[in-house]
This record gives sequence, structure tokens and C-alpha cells, in this order.
Amino acid sequence: MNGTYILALDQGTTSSRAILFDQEARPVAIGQRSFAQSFPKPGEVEHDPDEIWESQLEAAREALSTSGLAPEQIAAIGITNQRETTLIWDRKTGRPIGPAIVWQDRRTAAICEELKKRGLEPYISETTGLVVDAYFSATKIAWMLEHIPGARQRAEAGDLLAGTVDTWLIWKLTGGRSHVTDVTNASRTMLFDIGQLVWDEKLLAELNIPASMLPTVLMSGADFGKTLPEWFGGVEIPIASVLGDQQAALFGHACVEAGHAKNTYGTGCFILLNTGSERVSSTHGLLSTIAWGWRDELHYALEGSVFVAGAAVEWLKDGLNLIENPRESEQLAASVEDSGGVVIVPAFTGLGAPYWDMYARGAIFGLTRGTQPGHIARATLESLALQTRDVMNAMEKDSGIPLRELRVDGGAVRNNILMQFQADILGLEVVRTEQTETTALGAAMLAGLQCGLWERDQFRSFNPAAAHFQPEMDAEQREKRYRRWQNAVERTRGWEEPEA
Ligand SMILES: Nc1ncnc2c1ncn2[C@@H]1O[C@H](COP(=O)(O)OP(=O)(O)O)[C@@H](O)[C@H]1O
Ligand SMILES: O=P(O)(O)OC[C@H](O)CO
Repeated sequence: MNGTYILALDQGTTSSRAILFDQEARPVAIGQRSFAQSFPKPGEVEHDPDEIWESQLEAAREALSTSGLAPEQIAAIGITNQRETTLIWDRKTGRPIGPAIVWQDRRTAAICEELKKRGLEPYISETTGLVVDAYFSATKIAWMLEHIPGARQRAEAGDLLAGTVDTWLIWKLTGGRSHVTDVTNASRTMLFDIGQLVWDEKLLAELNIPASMLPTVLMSGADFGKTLPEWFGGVEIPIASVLGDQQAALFGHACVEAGHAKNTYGTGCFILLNTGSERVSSTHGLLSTIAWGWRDELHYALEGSVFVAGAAVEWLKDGLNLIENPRESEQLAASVEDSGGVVIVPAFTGLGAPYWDMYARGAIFGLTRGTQPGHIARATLESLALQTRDVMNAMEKDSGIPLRELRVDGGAVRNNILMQFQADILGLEVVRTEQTETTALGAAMLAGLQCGLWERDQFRSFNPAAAHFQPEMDAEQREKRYRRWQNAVERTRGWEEPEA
């Protein structure tokens, strides 16, 4: 190892970012490029694979040039990515056979219903830790093989490769030398046996997916290959870590031991609890997934994914025109003392964990003649925290681990009203950390560990607490508010009628 900097590539749903971290894990330069979101039909979301790659490469080069560092000074690259999003490309030409199907895309709901009809739900949950849902990669691969002309034939002849975004980026970065993924990304495909750490033959057969398409699965800190010299000034840089973005955020909070939990408040909320080396199966609507793997160690996590969080704040802005930017939601909420009895359930696209109700729809309850925009803003912010409590309650029940604190990151954690209400409604301390780019930091930390730049006991000091929010609401009030929320959620369930 020559360099002392780590380059983290963070390929997210709406933008590609690259952040350079120095030897103290401080961010020294950032590059960012957003790219097009395509919605061909209701419920469909696509990305252009070439744009994913080009935006990520440009972001990396921008970070490098802003920093003034030479490529030789980079010890390793760590990759973190939007998970589940799926691509297929030609093994020889490298050309994608179609757009990437994004994690939010619902077009494969019918394939999921079919899997359920065949009675595969218990097997899928037992093997992959997941619920049967269009969210995951498996049915997206199956759909492409069925619907893209010639795809099945080419796949069966061994000419096509499939992968999540990490696999695609590594394949491009290494000039097609590595077709690999890591255990965390594999655990989101609904094809991976998270106990045996192998692709599951039965599920591949059920979905008619040739095994030859799938990447080799490595631990999250490993040798993923070296970049082609042409990408970064003639230097070959080793790729030393890969983690799905929510797992990377967990790692970036140094939640590397059992009992540590984090919540990322972005478009959605993703709450992950490290459950240690033993897998915990959920009976309360959570996912069992892999948190990280390094050398012979593997940690599992329970995950609750909430589909609409910051997106509800966006709705205040674009849907209701109550605010001009997300920051203003705090001022508007501060214009009233409390939510005035208003409860908003932002089930705009159904409900994710722990309900998994595709047919729920959003609702506003408790309106009176005195309801003002401030109450609506406050109730919207509170809905992020209340959905988080739903998930954390399920986590405690599943894991038997009493949660002590919640570490937080993501765009919406700048909102102090939201953070205080989160502590109040959980009755738990909420810890906002110093580094806001926790996802990139997590990937960098593991890359630094893998290439020998850092030791594990340094991790906590990399991302110290910046603000603590202590619960102030009394227990009776907390439970009353929460009961009212549960009541509201019940009334939104099964609202939309399933298509005949
Ligand atoms: N001060 C704020 N208060 C409430 N929500 C906010 C605030 N700032 C940003 N957000 C919300 O956070 C989200 C952006 O967070 P980010 O972590 O960048 O999301 P993502 O990675 O999912 O794109 C947006 O949905 C935005 O509405
Ligand atoms: O890119 P993000 O931050 O919206 O995260 C997306 C998740 O990985 C989807 O599971």
C-alpha cells in the first residue's frame, strides 16, 4: 500500500457521489453528479446503466481533481450503492440489454403473487431472509429474461451477465476483469442463501434464471479487483470494499456489534439493527439481511424499510405548496405548539415494514376548523418518527435486544423538531453524528480496514456524536400519541382495491 487516502464511491438512487477521506477519516473532497430518473409507466422506475457508470466516474474524477491529490495517493476504493436495482449486460461487448430496473419499480408484482401462489413464501423467507416483494432483484432478472427479445436464449448460451449496481460498477472499473458482488448486496436479491452464503439453486430454478449469469460473491471487505489505468491517471487502484448503502451507513456509525441500530432519513427511512453473528428471523414483518462480512466474520441485521419519509416532506413542498424547500418544514412546524390532533399516514405507495401492505393509501386524520398549515407540517414530520417507532417495536420483539440509543443520518436529520419528536416517541436517546456522509464513510472504513490503513478500534472515533436528543415527553402522553397513530394506520390498510 502506497497511498493514505480512501476514495468512497456512493452510487445512490438520485445521484452518484464520490468522497475522498484522509487518514483520520475526514472527508477532504467530494464530487457529485445527478442523473435521470425515468418513469415509463405508473409504478415503473428505470435508470440508464451508462449514465450510472459515467456519472460515477465523473464524480470520482471531480473529487480527485478538487482535492489536488495524485491517484497514487489513494490506497483503495470502497464502493457503496443503491441496493436491489438490477442490470443485465453482454459478457463480450459489455452492452446493457436494457435499462436498469430500480428498487422502487413495481412491475414484477404479478411474478411475486405467482411465487406466493406456488407456496414459496416460507421457503424464501427461511433461505433469503426476505419477504416476497417486487422490491428485490430476483423477479427483476426474471422479468428482463422474459420481456427483452432474445434475452433468454442469450442467457442460456452463457452470453449475458446480471448484477446489482456494485457489480456493474466493478465490471466497468476493472474493464470486465471482475464479475463480483459482496454478501450484503447478494442478500438483497432474493436468490441468495444467507446462511450457506451461496446462490440458491431451487430459487434460480423456480425463476428460470441461469446460474452462469450471476456474479461471484465475496465478503464485503475483499479483493474485488483493480481499476483500469485509463480511469485514474494511469494508476491501478485496488477496490477493497463493497457494501449496500444501508449496510454501509450502519458500518459508518460504527454499529459493528450486536445491539447497535441506526436510522437513515432520506427519501425513505431505513432502520437497521446489528444482530451479531447469529441470524434472527423476523416474525414481525422485518427483513433478515447481511450487515457485513470480513475475513471469517459475518454479521447479520434486522432491517425495516419505510418507503415514504423525506418524500412526505417533498409532498409538503411540491404537492401542497406549503413550503419552498425541505428546511422550511421546521419553521412551519414551529409555528404551532403541537400537531393539534392531526395525524398523517403518508402511505402514498402502500406501506413497507412492518405492514407490507401494497394496497394502503395515505390519509389525514383529526382535522378541525382550527387546523392550520403548521399542524399539517408538524404531523408530516411526526409521521417519519412514528413509522420509525413501528419498525423499532418490531425489532425489539424479534431480537429480544432492548435498544439503548438510535444513531441517525440522512438529509432530514438536520430537522431538530423531527429529532426531538423521534426521541420523545421512542423514549430513547437519539444521537446525531458529526459526519453526515455516513454511507460513504462506512464503505471507506471497511476499505481502510481491508487494505491495512486502519484498525477496527479506531472506528468509534471516526464519527463522534454531534448532538444528543433526550426524551422529554411523559410516558402516558407518548403511549397515547402512539395509540392514536396505530389507530390511524389501521384505517388506511387495504384502501386500494387489488387489480382483478
Ligand atoms: N431540514 C429538513 N427537514 C425535513 N426533511 C428534510 C430536510 N432536509 C432534507 N430533507 C429531506 O431529506 C431527503 C433528502 O435526504 P437524502 O439523504 O439526500 O436522501 P436520498 O439519499 O434518499 O436522496 C429529502 O426527501 C428531503 O425532503
Ligand atoms: O439510494 P438510497 O439512499 O435512496 O437507498 C436506496 C436503498 O438502498 C434501497 O434499498
